[in-house]
This record gives sequence, structure tokens and C-alpha cells, in this order.
Amino acid sequence: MSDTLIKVDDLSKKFCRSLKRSLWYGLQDLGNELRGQRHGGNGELRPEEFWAARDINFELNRGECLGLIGHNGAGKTTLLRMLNGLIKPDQGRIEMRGQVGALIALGAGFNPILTGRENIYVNASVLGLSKRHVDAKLEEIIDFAEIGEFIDTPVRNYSSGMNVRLGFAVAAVLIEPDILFLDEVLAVGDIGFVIKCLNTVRRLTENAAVVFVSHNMQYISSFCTRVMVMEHGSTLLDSPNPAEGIDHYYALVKHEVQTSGTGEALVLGLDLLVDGETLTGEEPSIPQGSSVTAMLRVRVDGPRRGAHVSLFIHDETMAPVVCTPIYDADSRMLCLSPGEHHLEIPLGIIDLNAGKYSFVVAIRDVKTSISLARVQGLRSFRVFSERTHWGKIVRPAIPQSEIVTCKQAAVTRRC
Ligand SMILES: Nc1ncnc2c1ncn2[C@@H]1O[C@H](COP(=O)(O)OP(=O)(O)OP(=O)(O)O)[C@@H](O)[C@H]1O
Repeated sequence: MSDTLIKVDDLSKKFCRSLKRSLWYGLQDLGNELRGQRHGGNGELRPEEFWAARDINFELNRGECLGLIGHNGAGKTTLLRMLNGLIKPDQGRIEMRGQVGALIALGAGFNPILTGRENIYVNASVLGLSKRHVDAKLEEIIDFAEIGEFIDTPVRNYSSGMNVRLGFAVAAVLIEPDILFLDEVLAVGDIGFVIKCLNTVRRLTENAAVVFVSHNMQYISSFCTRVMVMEHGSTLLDSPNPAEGIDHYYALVKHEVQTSGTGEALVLGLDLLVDGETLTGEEPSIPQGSSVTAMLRVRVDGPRRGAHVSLFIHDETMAPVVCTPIYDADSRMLCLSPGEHHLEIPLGIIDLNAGKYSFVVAIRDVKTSISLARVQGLRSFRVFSERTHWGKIVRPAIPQSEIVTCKQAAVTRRC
């Protein structure tokens, strides 16, 4: 039988862009509430108001981890704040069962003038936990947070990383929650702490319902059993297949085509052949492991000495991941003479991690290396796979028969 811990029905929250108006509306709403009326019941917006979250519905069972993804301002934190009771919804219902732990933004609800130790006790008493319970867990919390003697320093003197360490330790170790909300908390931790947190999230998810907000698709892919994609406060997709949710999210990322250089060369077009077929559509999905050929058309108007051309693949943050310098038959950089050129460039097997990518074409003067044309954000595409792995390149699975076991090494380790 399913063990539903969170049930959300038609949840909506609106905000006002103008502070002055928002204060006035707040007073109006208070007056209405005192008279037993509730503003927004029929879903209307007053001037300068907008829906930060709109008609959100989901149920989450014990053992499930829901990943919330979407652009900045999509409404993820607003949803989490409503779930955690930090802000009141304008419409809809939330039902939750069990102890809730939450780490939303960096705050974690700590009082800056109290020490870490004092904050642990205050947090515990707010949650109705006894002093005995905290005493028994205190060392474990301090150990987990790895903040040593800083436990007796006021929290206002903590670095953002220390704040998160203590917040995570309280949420995970002290509370042992049935429901856990995590909002981008791992963004400021160092790698050692992040790995520890991720292992803890995995352990907690076995026995809790977790809602996890992150812009890191590797985290989402590794830990979430479901993904909800949000845009402008609404749910675009709620999928039990994280790979589908992540691919949908990448489809929302727009790569602007930008051109620079002296203008003495032009990129006329770039088509992709995937497993021998020309790829159509504005932003196609290429299954990981496909064989891809780039068909590049360029025109060089000058200089007479010729031009070199390079092709790069950039990821969704525009960081370069693949560089393809183009050589001639003598293994020298291909030199394009003035005129129009059609180049067929085999890129081989696409072993990129699932994600969104685009091409950059750079054409440079052979002699001076001055950029004649550089086009970026060209022919964006998505690589699709059932799993978003860690790292940029995913090597093909190695059959077990090819893995050599080194017995000597095993003996050495035992010693
Ligand atoms: N207290 C507030 N008053 C007015 N507008 C707000 C308030 N809190 C959030 N917003 C607005 O609501 C929208 C949703 O914000 P929210 O923080 O939920 O987005 P998000 O998806 O968590 O974004 P990010 O990925 O940047 O954290 C944004 O336009 C934001 O500016």
C-alpha cells in the first residue's frame, strides 16, 4: 500500500511587483480575512500581481524523491516555502504527515546572534524535540557538520558553507525527517561535504519523502525518482522518468546565436547527419552513442593567404567540451582559400553526457590568427540518455569479460 506523505492540490501563490502596492494589498487581505472572506478565491490578479506558483498538484510517497527543476524565477523556492509553512498559499491545499526537515536557501532558520550550539537547541525546541534527544545527538551533529569549535561561535560569523553544513546536519541528523525539503543547499558546500550530503539524501530517501531543488542535473538524475519541470509558476511536466524531465528542461534553455569577427568569412550553415540521416527540427534530441557528421558550409572572402576553421561543441553553460580542429590529408590544419566551401566533418560517436549542447565555428586568418568569423550557439541539440551521469563524457559500458582483475593488487590491499 502506498504511504503518501505529501499531497498538494491546486496550490497557488501570487506576489506583487510593487512593494507599496503589496503592503496595501496585505492590509486589504487582512481586513478580508477578519471579515471571513479570502482574497484570491476566484483567482483574479490585482494590478502588478503575478502568479509565482499556479495550480500545482502532486502526491509524494515515502521512498520517493521529487526533483524540482526550472529556470531562475520559475517558482521552485516559492513552492518549497509554501510546503514548509514559511508562506501562506493564496489557493489550494497541502496535506503532510510526519516530521519535516527543511533546508531552504542558506538560512536554515538560524538566529544569527546565537551560537551554532544554541541554534540547535532552539531549532529542536521549535520542533518539539526534548533536550535529552538533542543532548544524545549533539556530538553526531557537530561531527557531521565538521565545524569543530565554531559550534560556539555566533552563526552570523559563519561562512555560507558552514551555515549549510550546520543546517544540513540539523535537518538530517537531529530531525530524522519523514519529509525533507532541500533547496539548492549543495551549491555552496565543498566537494567532500557535498558527497556526504548526497549519500545522506540517498539514505534518507529510503524512508522519507524528499523534495529536492537543484540546477545540477547530475544530482537530479542520481537521486530523484520523479522530476517536475516548472516554468512561470506552473508545472510543465511531472514525470516518473527523471531523464524525460531533464531533457524537457534542456529544451527550455535557449542558446542565442552570436556572431563576431572581422566579417571577412561567413558561416553559411551547419547540418547534422545522425547515423546517416539528416537531422531536422529546431533543436533535435540525439540518442547518446549515435554517430554524427557535421556538414559545414562557409565562405571566405579574404584574406588571400587563406583561413583555418575549427569546430567546437559547447555545453549549456557555453563551456567548451569538444574541440575539432580540421586537418587536411597531410595532417596539417586545413587552409581554406577564398570562396565557398562545403565540409563534411565526421565527429564520430557522440559520447557526451545527457544535456544541451551547441556548436561554435571559428574561422581565423592563417597568418595572423585574427578572427574572421566566430559564430556561437549554432545548431543547438540535446543528447538524450536514460541516465545523466557524472562528467562530460560517457564511455561505452565495458563488458565484464574485458575487465582484468589484478589479484596482486587485491592481496596488497588486504595487507
Ligand atoms: N516575497 C516576494 N515578493 C515578490 N516577489 C517574489 C517574492 N519571492 C519570490 N518572488 C518572485 O516570485 C518568482 C518565483 O521566485 P522563486 O524564488 O520561487 O523562483 P525559483 O524557481 O526558486 O528561482 P531560482 O532558481 O532563481 O532560485 C520570481 O519572479 C521572484 O522574483
